Amino acid sequence: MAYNNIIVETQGAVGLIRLNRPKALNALCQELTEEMTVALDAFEANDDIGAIVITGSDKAFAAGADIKEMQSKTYMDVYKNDFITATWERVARCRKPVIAAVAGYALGGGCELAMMCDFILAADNAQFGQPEIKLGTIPGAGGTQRLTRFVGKSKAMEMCLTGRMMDAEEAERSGLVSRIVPLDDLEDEALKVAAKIADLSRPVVMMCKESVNKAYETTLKEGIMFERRVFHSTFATEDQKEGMAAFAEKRSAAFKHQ
Ligand SMILES: CC(C)=CC(=O)SCCNC(=O)CCNC(=O)[C@H](O)C(C)(C)COP(=O)(O)OP(=O)(O)OC[C@H]1O[C@@H](n2cnc3c(N)ncnc32)[C@H](O)[C@@H]1OP(=O)(O)O
Repeated sequence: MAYNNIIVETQGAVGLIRLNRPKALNALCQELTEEMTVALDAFEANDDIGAIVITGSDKAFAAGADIKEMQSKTYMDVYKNDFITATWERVARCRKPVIAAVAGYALGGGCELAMMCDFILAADNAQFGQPEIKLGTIPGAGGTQRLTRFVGKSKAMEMCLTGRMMDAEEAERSGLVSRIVPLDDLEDEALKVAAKIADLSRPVVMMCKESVNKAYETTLKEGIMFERRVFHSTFATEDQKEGMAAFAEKRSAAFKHQ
């Protein structure tokens, strides 16, 4: 498949999606989000891929949904086509781990896209924000919900109501990003972390991801019960036997992803 707005590569067991609309600061037009869906489908179907990295350019991860494409849409257009969530949610539905490597602007839909990933590595120049209010609208791909869960009500409310941007330091302090990396090292570091995850047992990694995500969607009691059941089910995998045998035998584990 030829892509017009993204570059898709594989590096060993890692799939890399680079948003590539530099003139529009990677604004997320319909075609780009559809291409991302195709790339994610392909990576999910590929047994050789164990983790995925989504990144942008040094200046912009993504400056949001494409305002020029969106500006003349009517209520009926957006309602009937379930505008934004229909294609975008593909990232959130991905069963394999997805890391967002964010440099520069991650605004509006760009911030929402990063938050749909499993964790965010931020370059020291990263800037996060939900500026939709300045356009006379509100976040529409999970911004009011996910940002609030990441950084708490007060900061999320301030950011959504004013459109203020948050720099990388503040984003790390508030729990939005897992770590800050120097800009020049961002992509290598994201690929290195993704490769480490891809070396681990794929089914167990997926179970772990499901279990952490459950924490967002249920009570503590039910989440702990869910975790217990999933933990028990890892004992049905060959990889749990291999992982524990390797520890006891003082050697590296050779997971078969079974
Ligand atoms: C509504 C929902 C659900 C979600 C959304 O995401 S709405 C969009 C939210 N994002 C924004 O409001 C950010 C818009 N962009 C900016 O404020 C600025 O571009 C900037 C602060 C990120 C960067 O400013 P800078 O002066 O460095 O660069 P510009 O000259 O403004 O931009 C370069 C080039 O990119 C085009 N651009 C930027 N963002 C978008 C966008 N979200 N949609 C479409 N196009 C965008 C910008 O128009 C310019 O292109 P032209 O020179 O051809 O006009």
